Parts: sequence; C-alpha cells; structure tokens
Amino acid sequence: MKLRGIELRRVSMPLVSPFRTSFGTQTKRDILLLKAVTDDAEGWGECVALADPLYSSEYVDSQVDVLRRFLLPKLASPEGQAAIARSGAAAVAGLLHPFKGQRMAKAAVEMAILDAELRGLGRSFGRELGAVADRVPSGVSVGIYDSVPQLLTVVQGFLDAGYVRIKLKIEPGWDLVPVAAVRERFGADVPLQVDANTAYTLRDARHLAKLDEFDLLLIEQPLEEEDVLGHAALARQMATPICLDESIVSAQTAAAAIALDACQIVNIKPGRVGGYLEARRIHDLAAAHGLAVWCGGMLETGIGRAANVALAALPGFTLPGDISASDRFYQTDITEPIVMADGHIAVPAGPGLGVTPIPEVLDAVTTSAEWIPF
Ligand SMILES: CC(=O)N[C@@H](Cc1ccc2ccccc2c1)C(=O)O
Ligand SMILES: [Mg+2]
Repeated sequence: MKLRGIELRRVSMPLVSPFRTSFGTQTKRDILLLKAVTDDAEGWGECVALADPLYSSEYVDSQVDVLRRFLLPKLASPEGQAAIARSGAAAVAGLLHPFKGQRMAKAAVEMAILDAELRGLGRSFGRELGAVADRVPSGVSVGIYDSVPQLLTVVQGFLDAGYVRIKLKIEPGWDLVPVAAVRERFGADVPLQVDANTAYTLRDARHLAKLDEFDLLLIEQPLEEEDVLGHAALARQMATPICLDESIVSAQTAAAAIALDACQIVNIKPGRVGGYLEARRIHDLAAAHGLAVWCGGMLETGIGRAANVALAALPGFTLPGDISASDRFYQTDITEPIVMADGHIAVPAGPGLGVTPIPEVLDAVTTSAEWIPF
C-alpha cells in the first residue's frame, strides 16, 4: 500500500443541545478529520480531542500541530513509507512510538490508514477487528441539568427512543439526588450507571458509597486519571463496580489498573488509547482477566461512530456502550446517520468503515482543509 498523503480537515458541528459534564458545558464540536489517500483507496480517521484540554491533555490544535510537525513527517519518511508498504496500518504505532503521548492524533492517523487499507482489501472494520455480532446494544450518556424535573424529561425521551442503558453524568452536588430520582421514576430494572469524569477525591468515598443502594451497573472514573491507587482504595469501600475511562490510555496502563484492582470494568475508547488496534489489545487483556468492557463515546461523527460500532461487536464488549444514534448529538451527521432500531445499532458491513462523508454536507461544516503530500 503506497500512501500518497493525508488531508487534515477541521469541521465545526453544533450539538443539538448543550452537553454538561463535570468539566464543563459543550455546545459544539470542533473536530479534526483525516483523509488518507493511497494508490488503492481513500480512508478516513477521526481525532476525538476536544477543543480544550478538559477531558485529557490533548486538545485539537495540539493534535494538528503534532501531526504536522512530527507524526506525518515520520510516516512520510523513507523508513515510514517502507514499513507501511510492507505492513500497512499495523506499522503505524511502532513508527510513532518514539513520540510521547499524543494518542488521539496517533489514533486518528492509524484509523485513516487502516480504513484505506481495508477498503482496498474489501474487508470491513468489524471483520478485521473480530466482530462476532451484526448489531450492538445502544446506551446513552445524559448530561447534568439545572433541575431534576428537566433531567427526568430527558431520560424519559431517551427511554422512549429505545436506549437500553442510561448513563448519568454526576459531580459533587449532583449525584445522589438525580440518581435516586431516576430510580424512583423509572424503576429498579432500567440499566443505569454514572460517570464523574474525575470530579471526586478519595475523601468523598463514604459519600460515593451511598450510590450502592441504587444498584448501578458501575461508577465511571470517579477520581482523577492518575489516581490508580485511589481507585483501588475506593473499590474496597463501595460495592458498585469501578469503571475506568480517562485512566486507561494503553494496554499497559490497563494491565496495571487491573493488577491493582483499581477497576472491575473498562470503558474502551480507541481515540484515548492510541487507536483501534490498541483498543483490541485492551479488549483481549480485559477478557483474559475476566473483566467486562464497553465502548465509550467522544461525540464522534458517523466516521468514528461507525468504527466504534464495529469494535463494540467484539465478544468481550458485554455491556452496552455510549454508541448512541447520530441524532443524540447532531442534527445532521457528515455521513448517512447512524440509526438505532430497537435499542441496537447495526454493525456496518461495507469495506473499511462502511460509511463515508457526504461531500456536500462535509463541505458545509468544514472550517479548514490542508493537504499534506508524502
Ligand atoms: C459520551 C460521553 O459521556 N463521553 C465522555 C465525556 C465527554 C463529554 C463531553 C464531550 C464533549 C465533546 C467531545 C467529547 C466529550 C466527551 C465520557 O464518557 O467521559
Ligand atoms: Mg467517561
């Protein structure tokens, strides 16, 4: 496979409604898309970095910069071209390993090259990754609201839409009361979990343990991302399973967290861990230790969303993910909308991602595009 170049494209997409979490309120998404052009096909990658370094240390301008100055020149070098010609996308992580961190940029470029490679081979992402299902259950992430009645109206809407699992964002001051209200209104059988996005400390352990009465599936990332020992201590003080998100940035950090009993469940996000191939390694590692995993979301467009559906079809993804339909976040997606049918989303069967951007829609939301020839 000969890589001719990569196009860096920024798109700006308004959210259908403000999405508030413990780290702020988002009303639009500033997204970096990559298009890899090879002799055989074009492939697409999506960088999940936010505009600001509020979820992780990456932010979209930093990922553009590191791609332009370091990552793409390395892939374009004679060494890079030879390795990619020989091994395709499987060579990317090794080539980029000398550059520390920047996992969301690395994930996006590996994804674009993998998509081009698979389209050229006529193989789907699902087939390549090891999907064992042709549809996956769809959960939904619900933000923080100004009032409980407002929250209950939103949850009712998502349950009516058919989402099979509800995830509530929580933060100090918005946790026990909204969770109790959802349980009270919708009953004990609705699969329910919470996500704190690192908002608590170990001093909150006794408070967080009060969540145990609500029979939650898990509590996601209660403490800050580097506090692996704190999560292990918290796990000993509450019954609700601890799930890590921000803390798990690679198979290595997953292995450490599992060995330290810092988590019983892992939220896998390919963009956070450096790509779909590393995501599969984490899936395999978790399965070897008997841990359930599920696929998290970063408000991806249909590009990232389609790839996440394929990943979520692997056997170890036994909990519903945050792979909602496109209309959870976007009025108009840049691909054919990803839709949910009785609580499930079909795994795309076409070559590569199985979806491609719709040119006129993509152009309408594009704020910049830059071709980087190899
Ligand atoms: C679906 C979900 O809750 N995702 C992340 C948090 C998150 C929240 C807000 C975001 C806004 C713009 C881009 C990515 C974002 C990710 C999580 O699981 O922790
Ligand atoms: Mg999370």
